[in-house]
Amino acid sequence: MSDETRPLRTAAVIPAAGRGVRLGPGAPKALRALNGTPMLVHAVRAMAASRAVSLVVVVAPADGVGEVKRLLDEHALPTRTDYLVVPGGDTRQESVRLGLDALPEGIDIVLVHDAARPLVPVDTVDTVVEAVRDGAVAVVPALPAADTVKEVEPAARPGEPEPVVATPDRSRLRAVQTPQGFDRETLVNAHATVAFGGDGATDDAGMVERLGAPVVVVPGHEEAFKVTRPLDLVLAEAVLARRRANDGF
Ligand SMILES: Nc1ccn([C@@H]2O[C@H](COP(=O)(O)OP(=O)(O)OP(=O)(O)O)[C@@H](O)[C@H]2O)c(=O)n1
Ligand SMILES: C[C@](O)(CO)[C@H](O)COP(=O)(O)O
Repeated sequence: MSDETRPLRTAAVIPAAGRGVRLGPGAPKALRALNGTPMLVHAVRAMAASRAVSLVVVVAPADGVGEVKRLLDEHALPTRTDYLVVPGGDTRQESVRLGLDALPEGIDIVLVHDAARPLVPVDTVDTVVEAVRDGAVAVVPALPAADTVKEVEPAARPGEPEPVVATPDRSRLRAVQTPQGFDRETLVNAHATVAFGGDGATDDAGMVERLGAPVVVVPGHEEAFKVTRPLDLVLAEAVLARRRANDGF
């Protein structure tokens, strides 16, 4: 098959090497259980649930590669998907780059998905993939901002009142989720040239924006929230309980 007629192949990179400091003491966040199953396994299943995804690259804590491989072997995962586990770095950016380095030839579209967003529905994953297949080079799922957002002058010392600088027009704000989807070459180029965090990019799409490439937003989903603080674990367990009830278990 010539390169022009070959169907586009999609891989998902799952950065899962964070410690989960904001969640409090315990195992690395991705390995903590939700309804008895590690958060990472939920996230891997969420990516592999999409028929478009043929490879999942898990970026594990550097000292936890063996444990993550064992977890993936122990849990039932779709067999049409291949899995790779690679060690992560000290920052999310470094972990994503290490995941990108592990991608084989022949992958055209890359999803980057936080292990910390274990419950994203497959329809959201497919919407992102479709938008990239339709020609967008960078796609982010997002929701309208639920709260009014203030820009402040950060306090010099913790606890001090912070002067408000501006109130952005909420109707133009979106709260960004993952999986974010990319043309592979564009994302690899962004990771090779843009400093994450240093100039304000806190997500992969932000790095692509700094290249000057267009980024588009598609509808996200409220169940794609990030497990960051202890209350998020309560919400995640509640979502899973609702799914079990709806599935008749
Ligand atoms: N060095 C790092 C840091 C983060 N991540 C991953 O990036 C995702 C989003 O990060 P976040 O939710 O902030 O996770 P943590 O960095 O673990 O959280 P915290 O800041 O509370 O420690 C998570 O899946 C996390 O595992 C990673 O792969 N490598
Ligand atoms: C990538 C992300 O999930 C998009 O909302 C977010 O930027 C990750 O931020 P964190 O501070 O590393 O949790």
